Amino acid sequence: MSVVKVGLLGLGTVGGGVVKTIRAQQEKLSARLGRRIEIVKALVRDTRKQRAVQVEPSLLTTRFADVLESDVDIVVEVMGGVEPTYDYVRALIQKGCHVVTANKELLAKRGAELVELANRHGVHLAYEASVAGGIPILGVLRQFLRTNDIAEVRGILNGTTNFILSQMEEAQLPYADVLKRAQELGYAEADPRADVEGWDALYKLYILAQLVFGESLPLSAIERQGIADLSQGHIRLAKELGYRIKLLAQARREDGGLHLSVRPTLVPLGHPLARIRDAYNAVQVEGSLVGDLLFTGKGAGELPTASAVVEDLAFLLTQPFTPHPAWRERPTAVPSSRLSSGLDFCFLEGTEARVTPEQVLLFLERAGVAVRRLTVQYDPGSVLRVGLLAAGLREEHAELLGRDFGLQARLYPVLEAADDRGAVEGTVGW
Ligand SMILES: NC(=O)C1=CN([C@@H]2O[C@H](COP(=O)(O)OP(=O)(O)OC[C@H]3O[C@@H](n4cnc5c(N)ncnc54)[C@H](OP(=O)(O)O)[C@@H]3O)[C@@H](O)[C@H]2O)C=CC1
Ligand SMILES: N[C@@H](CC=O)C(=O)O
Repeated sequence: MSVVKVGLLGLGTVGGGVVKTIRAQQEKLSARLGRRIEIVKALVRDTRKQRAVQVEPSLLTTRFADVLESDVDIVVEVMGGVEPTYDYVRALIQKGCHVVTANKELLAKRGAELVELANRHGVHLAYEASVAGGIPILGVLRQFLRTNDIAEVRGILNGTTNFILSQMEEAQLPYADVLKRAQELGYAEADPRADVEGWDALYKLYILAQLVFGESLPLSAIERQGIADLSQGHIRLAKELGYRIKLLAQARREDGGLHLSVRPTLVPLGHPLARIRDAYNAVQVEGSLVGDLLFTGKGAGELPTASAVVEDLAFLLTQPFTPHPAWRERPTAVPSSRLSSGLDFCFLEGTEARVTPEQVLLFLERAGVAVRRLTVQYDPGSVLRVGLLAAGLREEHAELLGRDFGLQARLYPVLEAADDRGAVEGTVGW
């Protein structure tokens, strides 16, 4: 049986998973491809490092030239980052090598050039693992939703932050402890700020927009807010009002323009996205013909991600090359009123608050803000926390509330109104 020579750039969490998967599924893969997959080189930073997967020491190298010169048919790029990765991938494509990558940052920052280069050299550039880990969403969008018009795609695209938010709520664990656990489990990026500050979800949303709309916004035009400021207080108060906070990525085509955002968003407890727990991801698409679709599965971790990488690898070995549609960018966003319910959640917190609920309500009423619901947590002598849902809230209101009443204020969008009783309630104990 002939052999497909595969090179790896990176042998960390995902690279290790790819090696394990190819070994475990070799028979099945060979039967499907009529060829054996053989890993011939793996680029790493440190060849002496203890690894989760054992490989022949002679396979490991710290020199990219060893991979380039080893006559590989396909390279799996799972080292991450943009530099020097972009230069390596470029050189491989120019040599006629197919590339499978899980690197969303690379794609979001240099994808347009790589797609164009791969087209020019007639090689596959496959990246199923770059969005939503093990969920085969890109293949579905590319192959099975081409006739539908899609105006909006939204989802939970980062496993680390979803794991953090779930564990903070369910196990009442502090943010820092859960983040550490996400790193131990291999969910987090090498620099976890990419996860918690919303960058990782933003890169994935950019890629999704390219597939769904045939264009995206420049990264700098995508609204982004991370989860690092969220506390158990936020989570508890949102829940009392009937919501769960999720880091939600949303892309909408509206009036010929695009709007993309990644923000912690209040999702009604009964909404399917509110039920996506731990490192699971979800992508929701509304097709003009098929209606509402929800895809869910593990969005991070060794084997779910390796599954997407190896499926890509096997797929491209059985498919003739077809050019990839060019990636385009539209320079500016159109403001969208339809991405949220028009309600916002305002979270107020302070140790020395100089205010009563009536004063807050009066202030907001005078400012033309319609408060729909309000909840308060206050043990005398400790921190005062207020959560309110209102229509017409703006950042400036939050700032004034903070300044005038000694409360720190933050605003978050609300996806849809939850079982809203329209009443101001829960002012007990203040
Ligand atoms: N972890 C996950 O759940 C998912 C990750 N991804 C993406 O997959 C990619 C890999 O992630 P992951 O496996 O978690 O990352 P790891 O940090 O676990 O692994 C990175 C690997 O790349 C090697 N490497 C990094 N930089 C260099 C360099 N400059 N030269 C040579 N080797 C280098 C490292 O070598 P050494 O081992 O010697 O340090 C390591 O083996 C990233 O793009 C990530 O965003 C995508 C989906 C899910
Ligand atoms: N750090 C990422 C890994 C997968 O893309 C995440 O947590 O989702």
